Amino acid sequence: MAPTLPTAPQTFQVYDVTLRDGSQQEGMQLSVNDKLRIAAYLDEFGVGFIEGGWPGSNPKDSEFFRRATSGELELRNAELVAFGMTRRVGGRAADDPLIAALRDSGARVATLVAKSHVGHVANALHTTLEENLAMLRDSVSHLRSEGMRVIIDAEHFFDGYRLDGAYALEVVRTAAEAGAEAVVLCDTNGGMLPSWMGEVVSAAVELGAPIGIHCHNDSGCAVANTLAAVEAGAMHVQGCVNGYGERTGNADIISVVANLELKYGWKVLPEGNLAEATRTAQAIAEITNVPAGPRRAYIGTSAFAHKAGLHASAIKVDPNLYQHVDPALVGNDMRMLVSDMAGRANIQIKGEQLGFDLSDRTLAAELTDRVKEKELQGYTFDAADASFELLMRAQLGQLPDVFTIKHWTTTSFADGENDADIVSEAVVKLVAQRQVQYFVGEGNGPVNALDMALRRALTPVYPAVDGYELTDYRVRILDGSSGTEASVRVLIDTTNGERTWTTVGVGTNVIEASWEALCDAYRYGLIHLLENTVEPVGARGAASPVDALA
Ligand SMILES: CC(=O)SCCNC(=O)CCNC(=O)[C@H](O)C(C)(C)COP(=O)(O)OP(=O)(O)OC[C@H]1O[C@@H](n2cnc3c(N)ncnc32)[C@H](O)[C@@H]1OP(=O)(O)O
Ligand SMILES: CC(=O)C(=O)O
Repeated sequence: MAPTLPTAPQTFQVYDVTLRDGSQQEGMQLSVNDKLRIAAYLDEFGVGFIEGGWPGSNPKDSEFFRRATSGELELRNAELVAFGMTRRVGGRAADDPLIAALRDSGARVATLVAKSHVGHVANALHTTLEENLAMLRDSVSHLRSEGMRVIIDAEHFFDGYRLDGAYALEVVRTAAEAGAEAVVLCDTNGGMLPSWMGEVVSAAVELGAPIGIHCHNDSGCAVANTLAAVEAGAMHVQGCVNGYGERTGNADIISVVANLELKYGWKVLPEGNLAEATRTAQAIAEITNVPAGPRRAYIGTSAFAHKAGLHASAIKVDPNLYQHVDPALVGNDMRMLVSDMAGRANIQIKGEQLGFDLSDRTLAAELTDRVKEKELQGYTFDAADASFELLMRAQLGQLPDVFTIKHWTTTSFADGENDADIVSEAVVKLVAQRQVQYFVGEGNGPVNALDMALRRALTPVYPAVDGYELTDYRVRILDGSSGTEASVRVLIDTTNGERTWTTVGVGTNVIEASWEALCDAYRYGLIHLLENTVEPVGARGAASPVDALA
């Protein structure tokens, strides 16, 4: 039975708080340039409001508003919002320096955080309930009289409602009467549950005020709570890209809008923009330097990745059997993972994605068995696509002989008089394009020395190798209980500037495992270089320049 879907209100506001609450996240440090770039992405994505920060609270945020409103940020979809708080206890909004900073920020919209919890009024503001209402009324009226649109964030609204519901609602009424265009109920401590939202939000909606929602994720329910509030009548949603924010974060604004558009069937972004969700989230993660996380709903790299054999066999018939929406709707892709949980279908789909014909069931079954054997030894192919491709090519008899290692060795020794200066040397002998290459490399460790020697040996034959860069190197001990006898897995990320690939090696020591992953990294890069492809292609049996070398 299809669920009953809520009807969209006449006006609906999508309000992003990445630049303010998002930057309250531990470890998040944004420069003014970062903030300007993020704002441009948010605007392009199509949110209605971008809360830029708190002018007057620190020089960076003041500078952001100065630059954003003097031509450096051209917004096509969004309104820039300046965040602040109601005037200080006992003062006048007209004389309050932080209110003045909002007024002078150049933004046309101000959002003020106001207390709505009697305990916070008494213990954080140290004032009376009446004075808190007066602060709210005075601040909203003043900014309205200065021509600004005003939104109120009612801090700790849900906890406050539980303690003294009448007062919390009085805050909503006062804000709306003073001219706030939305009163946003904040689950500041993030402890609400979806089933608790409806009654509280409905009570505020019944006052006739336009109600918004701002949820933190401390109970793991921020997106669900946001949707529950929308179902109870909220017409304004707040959240951060990638769920950034104070402590465990805010509602993920992209999950919220994707749910509104794809599950409720509402239009809350400009037409077609939802398909930019993945690109937007990833671009912003690059700027913040705080990764989006592969398992983020809708936009994560794992959001539509399939590992289990049973899933893959059904997906071969119809991808929708194992996905809740078409990944293309949010600009994401379906990915097929190869591991010891794979069945023939995973391998066949993955092979097809890489441009190989694995329709032969026996061949696919043999390759599946080979993958499982290797995974038992410690290899992990879902994290190392490039090594999987090499394994598949070998199984298909399509692994070009770009180079053959004849001999390798590495030693480390103390250099000079200072025993602390340990230097590593490596020797690599290989045959590439029928030429014997014998080179020595030196490095700050044995793996680095091996990389140098291998690179030197390959460069005369394949000069492009010089442009390869190892960007990440991860070591994992596979059987910790065996101490130094344990086997080791190494994953290496390599880039040629255009694309990055990952290879894996396993051995009883880290040098052996690294060497295998290194050789795979160069081999994979060279095969694709010689095939002259950016994405892997080369159907079974197809003629390619590599065939000449095989
Ligand atoms: C729930 C949220 O996340 S809201 C966003 C919170 N963000 C931030 O706090 C980041 C930016 N904040 C700051 O840079 C500083 O806290 C400032 C500039 C705003 C204020 O700094 P200070 O003047 O040094 O005060 P401090 O931060 O110690 O204390 C806050 C003061 O504001 C008062 N206050 C708190 N909320 C409000 C409010 N809604 N309205 C009016 N006053 C308030 C407090 O009672 C306290 O008053 P006091 O100075 O008389 O003790
Ligand atoms: C205003 C805000 O960020 C909060 O109450 O969580």
